[in-house]
Parts: sequence; C-alpha cells; structure tokens
Amino acid sequence: MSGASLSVTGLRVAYGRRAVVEGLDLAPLRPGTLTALVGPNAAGKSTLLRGIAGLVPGTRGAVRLGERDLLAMSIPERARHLAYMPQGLPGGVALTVMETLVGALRATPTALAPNGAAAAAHAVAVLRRLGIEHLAMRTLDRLSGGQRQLVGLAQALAREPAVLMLDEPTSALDLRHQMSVMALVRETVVSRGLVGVVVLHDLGLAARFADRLVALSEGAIQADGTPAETLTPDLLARVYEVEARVERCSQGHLLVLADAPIRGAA
Ligand SMILES: Nc1ncnc2c1ncn2[C@@H]1O[C@H](COP(=O)(O)OP(=O)(O)OP(=O)(O)O)[C@@H](O)[C@H]1O
Repeated sequence: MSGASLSVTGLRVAYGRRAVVEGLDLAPLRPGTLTALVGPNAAGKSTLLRGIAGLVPGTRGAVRLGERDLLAMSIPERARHLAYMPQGLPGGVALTVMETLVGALRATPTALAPNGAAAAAHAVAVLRRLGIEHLAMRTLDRLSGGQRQLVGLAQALAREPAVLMLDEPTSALDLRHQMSVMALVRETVVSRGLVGVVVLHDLGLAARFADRLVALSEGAIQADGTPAETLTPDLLARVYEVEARVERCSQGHLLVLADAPIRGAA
C-alpha cells in the first residue's frame, strides 16, 4: 500500500496542436478511495486518463503520486505504480489469457508475483476473483466482448498498482457483471489503499460505488464532490443537456431519471 495521494496540476493534454485538456487541476485523489469520472461523449474523459497515465506524447503539467513525478518516469517505472485499462482490448490477439497475464506480470513484477511460478499462481488467483478462471487457456481472439473486458480488468488488478485507472470497465458487461465488477473494484481499492479512478457512463453505478464524482465537459471540470453533491438536476442540464430528476430508491441509492433532452441544445 503506497498511502500516497495522486495530484494533478496544470495538466495539458493535446493531440497535435489541439488541446483537449488545458490547465486542469484536480484536488488530490486519496488512497483507498474510488473516483468516477463522468461526462458526455467527447468530454475528454479518456484523454484525461491517458494524459495522467503518460500515454499522450507532449502532455505537460504535473502528475504526482506523493512526492514522485509520474510523468517524469520511464514507461516501465511508471507501470510499477500505475495501471491503466483502456476502453477496449485488442481483439485479434492469439495469446491465451494466462499468457497475457503472466507476460504483464513479468514486465512489471510485483511483491506478490516476483517470478515465474509465483506469477502464474497470482494470475490464477486474480482470474478466480473475477470468476473467469475457466477462461485461462482460451485465446483472446475467441472471447466475447464482455469476457475480453474482464480479462483487461484482470491484467490491471494483477499488477497491484498504487493507482488503478479503468476506462469504462463495465461497458460490455451484463447487469450481474456490472454489479460484481464494480463491487470488486471498490473492495480492492478500499482494502489495498489504491487510488482508484473509473470512467463510467452509468451515473447510477457511479453514485453507488464511487466515493467521489468528477464531472467533465469540454475538457474542464464542471463539478467535483460526493455523488450526492455532484449529481443535481442543474449539473445534468449543464453538462448532459437533459432535463432530469435525481431521486433515491427504496434502498437509499441515488437514481438519475432523465426525462427529456433540453430543446435547442446541440
Ligand atoms: N487519438 C486522438 N487523436 C485526435 N483526437 C482525439 C484522439 N482521441 C480523442 N480525440 C478527441 O478528443 C476529444 C475527447 O475525446 P475523449 O475520447 O477523451 O472523450 P471521452 O469523454 O472519453 O468520450 P466518450 O465518452 O465518447 O468515450 C474528442 O473531440 C475526440 O475527437
């Protein structure tokens, strides 16, 4: 457990000359907490995550884990601290699930999986936690979209990073898996003291599992707080351009009920 917060200041992430994120500051993301990054399509959520993960060339600003400057690190060094799961895993890969997991662990050995045999045992344990140990010997190109997403999550979790960043980890999953994956991500983040960030479109899932919601549009933060503070009809109108109600269900969970797109909005 690192016990260090992740802080982002003055971040600029651009594709060529076009800055998608400019001068972005994020209040420290604390270890043991899960933050959901939400916002409409093309808001810059993936770009922000990829920028923080050091995956967009030319990214400027500071991304610090405690005192360490993540952007100044080499890629292998950064990979020891931060795992980033992209929106989609490549489909045409003929390696088995186990081979991809053990390969990822060999590239970035962890305290739990320092060598070959231990890496394989650790990989199996992670697959079991996700309920997909039966896929261990299947090749990635023979998996469904949802199964591939679970394998991507296994790769990120197996590396035991201090910072876990997941881009839409539930987009291809059925209802049961959405719940079980978010519960597992939350449990892992809290019990191991990780800094967890997930991009989610499902605001109900975000409100239920995240400690903090950051709403982004046009590359800028529009709201940042607890789910109850952040999810308001005003925010939903400004950021998503919908008329919406925020209510609580009989079990006390926040529900967003979108009634209609706001007329005249793009
Ligand atoms: N590789 C890229 N090269 C150039 N422009 C890009 C690239 N990736 C994203 N963009 C642009 O950056 C902007 C933000 O895209 P991004 O993927 O970060 O949004 P997002 O909030 O994750 O969207 P979504 O919810 O649709 O996945 C968009 O205008 C998009 O067209």
